[in-house]
Amino acid sequence: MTSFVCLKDFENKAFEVIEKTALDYYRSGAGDEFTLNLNRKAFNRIVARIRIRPRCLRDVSQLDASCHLFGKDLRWPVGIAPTAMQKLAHPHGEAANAKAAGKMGSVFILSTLATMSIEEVAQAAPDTYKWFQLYVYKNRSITEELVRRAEKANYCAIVLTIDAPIFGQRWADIRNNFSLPPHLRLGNFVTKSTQSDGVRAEAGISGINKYVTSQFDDTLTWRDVEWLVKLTHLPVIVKGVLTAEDAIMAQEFGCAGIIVSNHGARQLDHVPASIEALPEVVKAVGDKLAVMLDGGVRQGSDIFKALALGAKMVFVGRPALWGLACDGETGVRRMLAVLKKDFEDTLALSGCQSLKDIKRNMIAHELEYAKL
Ligand SMILES: Cc1cc2nc3c(=O)[nH]c(=O)nc-3n(C[C@H](O)[C@H](O)[C@H](O)COP(=O)(O)O)c2cc1C
Ligand SMILES: CCCCCCC(=O)C(=O)O
Repeated sequence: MTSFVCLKDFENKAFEVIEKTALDYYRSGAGDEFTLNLNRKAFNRIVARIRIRPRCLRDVSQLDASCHLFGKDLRWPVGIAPTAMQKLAHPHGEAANAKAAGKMGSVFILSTLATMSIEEVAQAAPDTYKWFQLYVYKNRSITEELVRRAEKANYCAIVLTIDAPIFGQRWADIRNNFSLPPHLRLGNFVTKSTQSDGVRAEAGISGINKYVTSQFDDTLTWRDVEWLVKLTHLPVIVKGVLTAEDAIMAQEFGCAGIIVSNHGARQLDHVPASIEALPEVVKAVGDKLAVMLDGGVRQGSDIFKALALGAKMVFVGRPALWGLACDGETGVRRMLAVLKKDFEDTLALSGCQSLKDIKRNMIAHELEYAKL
């Protein structure tokens, strides 16, 4: 792993070591995976059409990649997105991922559907800056209890996922009859009626789809966001916004932040790549609340371009699973270190000493060069 130089190296190794059904669950997107491909291509085909305009002779000997968000200083603007069931990648699961994030100065977002509990992860990684991702259960007392447990265990924000009223059609999971293996449990519910036994497959419906359909509340509206904002003293961040209209709703209903995301292309296929949707969201609310992004971020120039387009921070989902599969906590740490070095090199070589130097005029569309 010490020879790995880019995130693709971690992905390639992970593809060799993760068992097929779990790999398909992690890897796949919804439908014919149009948006899954677009998430990456958008950085290469669309955003890569945006060139970085480097500045020279700007003394980059003392680089500072730190950022300030929700009252907290972070070493760099990259966090780990919530992904369910991390013990499928490595027996140390979410604890290893959270510890690695802490050591690399990244935020760690714990999924409601983790294979370890809110408290276990907090105990394993007490010094990591942690947020909790929330799915809303039909049974609101379960939802409220999750929020209270996250508050009590020192998670610093609630990330409400709003792009998942129902489960996206992931063909690979249906074909594989994807289920949580019997030795694993949904960590937050081991003693509750919401037993992880619900994550067992039936013919034609993956186990997780069956679980979600029976437990998650598909009646959610912005009124429920209002309910959550009132329920908790923590900042509420909505994850899954792809339009200016929803960004404005998030601001009006009291959210502290937005993650522009298409859920790693796992929900509605044929939506835009998150990087394509970012400019309209920033234009609508970028001066009023923290706009962040996930989806397809794989290298330093991706982070740089997202920040130049107005994101305050970005998150990686699958790369952390690949790092975890390669070598647990060490693998995730190494993956983050490779990404951080790549981002710092991008800063230095573009003449930026700190994030405040990444202004909109540091990028230009290729057409501007074509005019010359
Ligand atoms: C295997 C897997 C599980 C996920 N589980 C969750 C989840 O539990 N909650 C959630 O809000 N998003 C979940 N996501 C979406 C991620 O938080 C994130 O939006 C996405 O992975 C970012 O794209 P990337 O994987 O290209 O970095 C999941 C994504 C993957 C790949
Ligand atoms: C309604 C969607 C729930 C999906 C649960 C886990 C997840 O977010 C993912 O697999 O993606």
